[in-house]
Amino acid sequence: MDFFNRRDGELYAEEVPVSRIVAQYDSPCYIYSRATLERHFRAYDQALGDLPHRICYAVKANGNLAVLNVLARLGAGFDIVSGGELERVIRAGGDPGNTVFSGVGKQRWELERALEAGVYCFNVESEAELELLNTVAGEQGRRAPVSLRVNPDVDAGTHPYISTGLRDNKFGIDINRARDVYGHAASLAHLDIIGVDCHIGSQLTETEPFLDALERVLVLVDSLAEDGITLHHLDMGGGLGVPYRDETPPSPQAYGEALRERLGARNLELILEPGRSIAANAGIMVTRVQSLKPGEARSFAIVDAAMNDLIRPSLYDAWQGIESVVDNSLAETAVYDVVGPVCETGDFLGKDRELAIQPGDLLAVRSAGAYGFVMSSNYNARNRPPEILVDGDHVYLARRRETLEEQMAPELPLPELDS
Ligand SMILES: Cc1ncc(COP(=O)(O)O)c(C=O)c1O
Ligand SMILES: N[C@@H](CCCC[NH3+])C(=O)O
Repeated sequence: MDFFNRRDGELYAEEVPVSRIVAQYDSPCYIYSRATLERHFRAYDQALGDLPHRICYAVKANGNLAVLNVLARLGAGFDIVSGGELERVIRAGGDPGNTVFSGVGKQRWELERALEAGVYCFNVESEAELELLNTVAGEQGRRAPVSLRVNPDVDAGTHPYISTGLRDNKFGIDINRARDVYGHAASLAHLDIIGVDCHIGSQLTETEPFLDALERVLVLVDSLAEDGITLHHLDMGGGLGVPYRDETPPSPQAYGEALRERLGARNLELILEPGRSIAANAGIMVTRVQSLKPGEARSFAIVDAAMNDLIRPSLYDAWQGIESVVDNSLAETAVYDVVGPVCETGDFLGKDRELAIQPGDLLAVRSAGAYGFVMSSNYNARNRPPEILVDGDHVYLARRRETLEEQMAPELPLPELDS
C-alpha cells in the first residue's frame, strides 16, 4: 500500500489531502510519511529476523530531525559521514552507541567528537585514517572500535557517480591489501578491531553484486581468522535501489533473506546501512505551476521549485514521477518539460511529461524523500523549502521554510573597504 495515494482525483499524504498541507505551508515543500518510513524500516528488521543485526539508517539520505526521531523510536541505528550528522543523530534522540561512522575523509575533530560520544564503530577507509584514529584514541585514553571499509572491486551496475565499490573509486581499502592492513591495525595500541565493512554503490537493482561482494568479504573474514583476528560484525553498507519508474529492485525482505542465507551459521552480526530504500518513497516534493510556455520545439511548465530544491534530475539525469496533486478536468493534456526558475539550462525536474495542467496547479514530484532536501542549496539566493511530516491525520512542520534573513545571517557585516 502506498501512503501517498489518490482518492477522488486528489493526492493524499496518509489521511491528509496534499492540497490542504500546501494551503497551510505554501509551495515548494517536502512532505514525508511516517507510516512509510516505519514500514520500510520494519521490512529490513523483519527480514533479518533472529540473525543478530543492526539496521543503521544512512543519515545522508534524509537527515531531518523528525525523520531521525521516527527511526530512533523504532530502534534504528545510524550511519553517519560527518560530525554534523552525528550531532543531528544525538539531537534527534538517536543512540551514538548504535551508530557507525563512515566516510572517506574524516577530520581530526570529527574523530575526537565521535570517540567522546561513544560511536559503535568507525568504518575506516584508509591507512592514514587508521593512524590518526589510533593517535586520537591514545590522547583520550580510549580504545577506538574499528572495522575496515574494504573495496571489493565489484561492478554495482549503477550510475557512475554513485558507484563506490570499484577499484577506480576513491572509497575503501583494496580488498587485496586488506589482510595486511588488518595485521597492521591489530598492532596499534588504541584500536579494537571489531568488524569489516563494504558499500558498493547506491540504487542497485539486482542482488548479485551485493552477493558477489559478500562472498569476497567472507573470504577475507576467513583469512583473518587464520591470522587470529576474529570479527564480531560484517557491515554490507546501504545501496538497495527503489522503483523510481520501472525499476524492479529486490525488496528489503528479499535482499535481507538472500544475505541471511549466504551468511549461514557464521557467528557474525550483520549491519546494513540503508538510506534511499527507507526514505525515497516516503517523501514527495510539491511545487506550483507558475506559467506555461508552449513552443514549437518544446513546451515548458515553469514551476516554483528548481534544481536548488531537488538536484537529482539535473545532477544524474534522474527520472522521478511527476503528477498533478488535484486532477484538472478543465486543462488540456500536453507534453511539458517541467522546469524551475533557476538560470541554468540544466534546471529541470522532469522532461517530456504528459500533464493536464494550468497555472496555479500543484504538482507532486515522487520519490523525493531521499537525497532531496539534504542536497538542496541556496543557489540563486533561493530559500530552502520547508519539510513536513504527516502521521495519519496529523501534520507536523518538521522544518520551517528558510527566510532571506537566515540565508544572510552567517555573513559578516560589510567590511570597511578602501575607497
Ligand atoms: C557508506 C555508505 N553507507 C550507506 C549509504 C546509503 O546508501 P543508499 O542510500 O543507497 O542506501 C551510502 C551512500 O551511498 C554510503 O556511502
Ligand atoms: N545522492 C545520490 C546518492 C548518493 C549516495 C551517497 N553515497 C542520489 O541522489 O542518488
